[in-house]
Amino acid sequence: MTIAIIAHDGKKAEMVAFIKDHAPLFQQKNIDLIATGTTGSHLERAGLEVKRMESGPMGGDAQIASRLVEGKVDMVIFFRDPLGKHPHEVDVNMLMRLCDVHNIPLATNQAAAMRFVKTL
Ligand SMILES: O=C(CO)COP(=O)(O)O
Repeated sequence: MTIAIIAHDGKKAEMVAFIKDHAPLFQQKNIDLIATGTTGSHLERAGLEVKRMESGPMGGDAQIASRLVEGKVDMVIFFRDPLGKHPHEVDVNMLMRLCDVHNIPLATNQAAAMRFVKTL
């Protein structure tokens, strides 16, 4: 299965800690990770293999959305920063909408992500 990992800047530290805590699950052979650009760099530094898209503001969320529409993404973990302002909010909303359109599980905070990883 393919899991998309995304984190807004204000949540990247939280995301890295979360990923490190659950690294053995994310490193399983049957799991491929994709991520927006900067999030992906953080994941690589944490020792994970990940396919990196463009940075979010440059279209990375849109790339992930496109793959999702093609049936190539099975789960999205998106640590959103609800207190931040994002120039590409329209892309973020599109991605979340398409998760609903295509019935793809989407975790937008750590508590939800914790439950998701229990299914891996
Ligand atoms: O902005 C993002 C999600 O909307 C995340 O993008 P980066 O991982 O490139 O910072």
